[in-house]
Amino acid sequence: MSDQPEITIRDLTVGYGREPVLHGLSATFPRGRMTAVVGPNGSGKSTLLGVIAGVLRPAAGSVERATSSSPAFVAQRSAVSDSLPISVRDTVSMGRWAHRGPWRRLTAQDRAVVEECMARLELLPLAARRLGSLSGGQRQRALLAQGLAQESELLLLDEPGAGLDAEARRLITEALENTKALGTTVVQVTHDFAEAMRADHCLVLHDGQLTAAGAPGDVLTPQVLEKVWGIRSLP
Ligand SMILES: Nc1ncnc2c1ncn2[C@@H]1O[C@H](COP(=O)(O)OP(=O)(O)OP(=O)(O)O)[C@@H](O)[C@H]1O
Repeated sequence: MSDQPEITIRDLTVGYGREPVLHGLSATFPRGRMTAVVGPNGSGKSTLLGVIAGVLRPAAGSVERATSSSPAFVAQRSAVSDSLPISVRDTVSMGRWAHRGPWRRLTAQDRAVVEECMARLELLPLAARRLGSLSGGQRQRALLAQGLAQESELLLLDEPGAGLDAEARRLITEALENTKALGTTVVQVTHDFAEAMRADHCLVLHDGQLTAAGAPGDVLTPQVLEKVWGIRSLP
């Protein structure tokens, strides 16, 4: 495991109103590795991801990054409206704006990255379809391809496999493994324990606090499962 953290969080407190959702949370995310963030509904996982992505401001504490590129953030719900007449290829191409700016023409290299990311998620047959006409799972793959196309040093994903069939989940797992192999730090929020067990590092959130952190096999112990989820063993 790389000793160097890509992200270091210190004493983070975040809330939406007066009540904090995360309370004095400190954690590190190893560089070039996959970290799974797990915890029950409402434990603060998406909030933590939003702070790392820079879309939420902490009330107190700090988030430090080792690298400077803006993170690629694949949120649970996309900001792209269904009514926009935007194709799957356009959606994935938007991932290159981080490099090119929205109004500059894509280079041949940009277009090659877009095609490659669509191919990895088996989106080429859907490339010309309107994003708004896709099924939930197809749309989720398109948004993930957009995140991959950004080629950021940090990829943040909020439940990328939620609601997807086994084949789509396999494609996503493979795509994330490939991305990690290229040196990207991947952080994914998940409710899928099998996915969490495949990660290099695991953070368990409970009621806005960090209950455990470390190798998944070391943190998803019967004691932690019982305390956090009220279950005795992994489902
Ligand atoms: N925009 C918001 N405004 C007010 N409260 C919010 C907002 N978003 C989340 N919360 C609250 O913050 C708490 C943590 O929510 P968060 O979405 O971070 O949890 P989560 O662990 O990602 O949950 P889930 O597994 O259900 O996605 C919850 O109590 C939630 O109601």
